[in-house]
Amino acid sequence: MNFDFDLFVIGGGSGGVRAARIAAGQHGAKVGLAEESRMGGTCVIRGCVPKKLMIFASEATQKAAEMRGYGWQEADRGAFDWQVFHGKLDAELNRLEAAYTSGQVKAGVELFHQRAKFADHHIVELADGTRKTAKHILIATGGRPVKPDIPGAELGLISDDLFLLDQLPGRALLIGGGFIACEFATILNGLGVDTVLAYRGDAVLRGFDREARDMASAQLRDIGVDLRLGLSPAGLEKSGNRVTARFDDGSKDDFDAVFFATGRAPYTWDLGLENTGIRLTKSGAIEVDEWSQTSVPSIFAVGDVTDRVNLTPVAIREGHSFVDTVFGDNPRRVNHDLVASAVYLRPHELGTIGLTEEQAAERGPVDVYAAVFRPMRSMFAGSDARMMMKLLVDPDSDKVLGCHIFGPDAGEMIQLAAIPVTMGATKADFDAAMAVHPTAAEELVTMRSVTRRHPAE
Ligand SMILES: Cc1cc2nc3c(=O)[nH]c(=O)nc-3n(C[C@H](O)[C@H](O)[C@H](O)COP(=O)(O)OP(=O)(O)OC[C@H]3O[C@@H](n4cnc5c(N)ncnc54)[C@H](O)[C@@H]3O)c2cc1C
Ligand SMILES: NC(=O)c1ccc[n+]([C@@H]2O[C@H](COP(=O)([O-])OP(=O)(O)OC[C@H]3O[C@@H](n4cnc5c(N)ncnc54)[C@H](O)[C@@H]3O)[C@@H](O)[C@H]2O)c1
Repeated sequence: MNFDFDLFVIGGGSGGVRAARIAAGQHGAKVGLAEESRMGGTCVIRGCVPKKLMIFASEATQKAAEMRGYGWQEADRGAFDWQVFHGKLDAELNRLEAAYTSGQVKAGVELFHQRAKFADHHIVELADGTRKTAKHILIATGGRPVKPDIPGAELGLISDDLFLLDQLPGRALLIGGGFIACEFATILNGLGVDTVLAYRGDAVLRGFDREARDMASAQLRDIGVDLRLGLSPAGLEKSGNRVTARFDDGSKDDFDAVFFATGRAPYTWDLGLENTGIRLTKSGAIEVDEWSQTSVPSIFAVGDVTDRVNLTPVAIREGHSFVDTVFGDNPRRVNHDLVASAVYLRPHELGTIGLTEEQAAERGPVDVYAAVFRPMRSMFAGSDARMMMKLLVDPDSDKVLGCHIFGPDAGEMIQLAAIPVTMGATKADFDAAMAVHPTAAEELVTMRSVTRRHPAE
């Protein structure tokens, strides 16, 4: 059978654009790609990129305070102008969107700026009714924020909305305790918004190392976020221009904006999946094997829609590996076991790879090398902010099983630590590296004695 395309990609986000560009540009495949919104997807348009720029924008208060501590008597954060920032942000996102589009065109990908869905396992139907046939189809449709099922949920905003606000709210509530809630609370607080974060657990960032979670929770409070733990929303009501939130402890409070950061779901609805026989997992994600192949052999899926590890570099790696395997005669699988990540908080970020102390202790035995200290830079300025470095080491093999850093630029540090940890480095390998002095990161190679040991269970 002759097909219009060797590969048709549904979704122009992190995973889709990488797969399309490499398949067409490097492996010579005939590729089509449909994107219903803006090229670049979540990360570029409404995720990592605008979020990180807003994190940078939100640093002024802490930077000014730090500099006052260094003798800059008049150091002042000044007044933040959302309109100025927003104009620049829009221009930057337009630039990136254009760059992603031209990258595809240069590689020879045919773009369709419309929604696509399955007509069958070799045919996609575009929103204008055109049908395209393809030997292989890649689902790279990402995820969508989900709101909890509470009365008045329609009054709440989602993460996409932060980047579209005409003006900043005076007072905001964030609901949730994951990546997005913590990063958005840090941003809004830093930009001068009176920020409340309500989370049902006893510390934010469930799933991360407990000590780091406690430090992140304490830091949110220290910077002025009103962190209310053990609290869930029961409902939202409109009151004039504001929104009243009712909580499960009977309390209520008024806000100019309420954001739900209560997780994301794989974007699989209205995709015509019923015309294909593709199987979904219990969580509604596209079920794939280690080659990102679905239960239908001609259809593959990568990125958040498969709900494996929902991060941009993972989606990119999955997309690249898929096309190398299918079109490049170079079979490649993605190892999802060791994935470094960072939560961009201020003043200290959380960078992490490998097992948490709790996971390592459960496996046992494990030696914990941990240092909690006030870094030179902020301590001199009079700040009490504490930093943490932690290595979890298997006492039998000496292998480093996990590394957790809570400190300034921990995202940058964990990227570098991820190299030896991924290579299977031992504690002795870390110790053999000469320290770079004076840095905060040197602690990673100078922790000589075991802080505590968790025995075998
Ligand atoms: C606020 C926020 C901050 C984040 N920060 C980080 C971070 O700092 N670091 C990090 O690694 N990750 C971060 N992430 C996660 C990261 O954005 C995602 O893991 C990544 O974008 C997933 O890529 P993807 O290709 O699977 O999907 P997406 O990037 O979501 O792309 C899917 C694309 O498909 C399109 N689409 C969907 N259905 C159709 C259809 N039927 N037809 C045509 N087009 C369709 C969508 O419009 C979208 O453009 C963040 C996410 C959010 C929400
Ligand atoms: N720095 C980064 O790499 C980064 C940043 C942002 C997002 N992301 C990615 O995006 C994903 C989505 O982020 P997220 O923060 O929305 O999801 P998340 O799964 O990290 O956190 C969701 C939070 O909402 C809480 N929650 C769920 N239902 C609730 C309810 N009914 N009431 C109250 N709380 C409820 C959960 O307990 C959890 O704390 C992340 O898992 C991550 O993969 C990554």
